Amino acid sequence: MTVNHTLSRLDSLPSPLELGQGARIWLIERLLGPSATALFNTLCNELPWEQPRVQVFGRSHPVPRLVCWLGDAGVTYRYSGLTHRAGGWPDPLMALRRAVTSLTGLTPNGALANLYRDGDDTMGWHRDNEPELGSAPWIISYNLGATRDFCLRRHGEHRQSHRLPLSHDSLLIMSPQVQRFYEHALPRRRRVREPRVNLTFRHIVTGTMGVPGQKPGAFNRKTGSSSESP
Ligand SMILES: O=C(O)CCC(=O)C(=O)O
Ligand SMILES: [Fe+2]
Repeated sequence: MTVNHTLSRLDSLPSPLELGQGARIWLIERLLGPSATALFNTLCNELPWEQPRVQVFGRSHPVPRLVCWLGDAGVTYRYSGLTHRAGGWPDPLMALRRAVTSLTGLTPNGALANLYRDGDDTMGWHRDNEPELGSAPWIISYNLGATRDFCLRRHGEHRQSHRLPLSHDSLLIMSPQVQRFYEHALPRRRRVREPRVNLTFRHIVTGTMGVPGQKPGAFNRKTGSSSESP
């Protein structure tokens, strides 16, 4: 995936949400059409989902969602103290990956899949800005299943600034400046009873990355903050 600050193909998309200082978010709805439902069922049922455990203040907790690392064969990703190696893109994801590339001009080499079993599953405030993602990481996030609120706040502030309900078959594209100036989270929504799958397409520059939002050896908000009780 190219890590330029501008991407020529994005010019043909509807206008982005302008967050300032080059931070832009594009939201595209109904990306795949009817085939999205079959993809959702396949991913829920067939991906090798795991629930890693993380250490929070010396105690081990399961992360509040299921996860799976996917990507080009050999691209590795580090979470829960273990290195996970992608074994190649599963066939059911090929059409989606092609759609991402033709829409954006980016060719991701990895994707983190998250399965939120219901509204109790969450992801805490974090930025996807690991060194392994390069200096200007584009993050492309695809959503299936239940609609969930994707929340943003300025880095360093507590107050939420934006709430984007992400519906089934929607694609969210974040410019690199979003990771620089904003944090994002997927908060608990107790009324949501249905599952949701999210795939964040990424480009791993060095071949290995840590848990997004986690500096090596540091407390990880994404998997263990108080905003995300395990
Ligand atoms: O589930 C979502 O919409 C967000 C996922 C996310 O932020 C991540 O995987 O880094
Ligand atoms: Fe993220």
